[in-house]
Amino acid sequence: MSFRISPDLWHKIRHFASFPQTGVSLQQMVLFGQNPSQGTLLKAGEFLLEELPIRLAHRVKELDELPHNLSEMPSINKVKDWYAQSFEELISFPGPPMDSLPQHIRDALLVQPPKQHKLPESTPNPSLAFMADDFGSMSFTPPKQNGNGAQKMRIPMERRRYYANTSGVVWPPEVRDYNRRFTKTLEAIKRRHDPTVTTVAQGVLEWKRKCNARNIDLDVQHWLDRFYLSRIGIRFLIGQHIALNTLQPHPDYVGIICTRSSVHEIVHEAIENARFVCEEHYAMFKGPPVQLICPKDLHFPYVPGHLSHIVFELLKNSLRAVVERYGPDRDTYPPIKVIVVEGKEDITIKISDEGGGIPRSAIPLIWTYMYTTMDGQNIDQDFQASDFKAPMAGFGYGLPLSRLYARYFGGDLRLISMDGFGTDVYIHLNKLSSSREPLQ
Ligand SMILES: Nc1ncnc2c1ncn2[C@@H]1O[C@H](COP(=O)(O)OP(=O)(O)OP(=O)(O)O)[C@@H](O)[C@H]1O
Repeated sequence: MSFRISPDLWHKIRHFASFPQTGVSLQQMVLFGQNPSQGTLLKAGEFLLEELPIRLAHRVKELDELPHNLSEMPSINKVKDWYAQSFEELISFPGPPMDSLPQHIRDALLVQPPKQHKLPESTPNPSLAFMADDFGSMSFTPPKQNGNGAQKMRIPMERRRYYANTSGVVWPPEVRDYNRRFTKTLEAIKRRHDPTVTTVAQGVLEWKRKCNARNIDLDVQHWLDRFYLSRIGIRFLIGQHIALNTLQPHPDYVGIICTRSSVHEIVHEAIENARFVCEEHYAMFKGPPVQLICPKDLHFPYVPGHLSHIVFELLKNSLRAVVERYGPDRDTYPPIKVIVVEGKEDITIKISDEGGGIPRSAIPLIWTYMYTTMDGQNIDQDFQASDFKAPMAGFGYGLPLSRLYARYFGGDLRLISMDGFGTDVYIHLNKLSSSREPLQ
């Protein structure tokens, strides 16, 4: 049965959407999730129970207020209902069973954190500067204000008290049980939202067909950027909590964050995967070669899944450009070069191909969703894949989504093309990991 947003639920959604979201940094998440106990997991859950409904409420409201009648598209409505349903499940999830816990457990949960356990301050995400420029012209999202016209204040992450005294505390089964139930709820929510990217893309296609539009307007483009960026953040928080609760401890991992992500390993694997997809797609025996120049001992804290997603998408683009320029029947191709360098602030990955580049007139389009030069762009009406399977190309989402992943933790993605020769793409990853999510 499909979910309906009742007037009462709308009222709650508007209330939660009037609060600003609280951005976290990678560094804070590492410290927050280190050596978890059932007590600290419970406190981490408390943060999510407060933060996630606010983030979801912002999105429901925005999906409802989209310009150009986009919010009337069936697929957009479907996504809005998913967000509202998850919002409702979270706000009706009961708080921890404090009354039934023994006094010493309540004390351990309510204790103030000692100085050394304070979270370090996060810094503004450098991407916000670009995005503020981009979003400056948007008119359909009113600033979040309360009745007096002032933005409601929330406590920044570093001043929150999500801490539990774990030394010598034996956590009772009620706490473990509570954590387990909350994790299950989060798993169900995460699964519900798996097809969001494709369903929103479907909604935009429905709208393009209805209006006979060739390209999407700038305001829709900016909304998609914000929406997908917010999705990355929500899934990061949920994925992190599930991992902390369900995975065996590993010395290099805090949840889904690898504190010693090996750039060489991640990029090498992405190269193998992209070449495999390319060879399958073009039915080739051997795809273009990819040279990797990267120090083997380069490690930094990151979410490996994010980095492999970015590199894989960019390599697919380069491989496709090279194969299409020279044809799939060649014995040799000019190699694609991947060079990784560590600087003071950034780790930069440059991917250079000789695939002929991109005409300058097309450069502004490549960052727009749904721009692709692949034929047969179509998302099936009944598309039910859990997320993007790995096609060679075709949705026009590779570049804009990869840039969002890079920006999420304070990095960036740039592309420079030499029309007639090839393309260089630079992935900048922020090594300092103190910048907070660029939430809008
Ligand atoms: N390295 C490159 N060389 C030449 N053209 C490129 C390169 N990278 C991207 N492009 C062009 O930009 C377009 C958009 O790329 P993008 O990665 O966003 O989408 P896509 O590859 O078409 O589809 P998908 O969503 O499956 O990634 C491509 O269709 C291609 O025309």
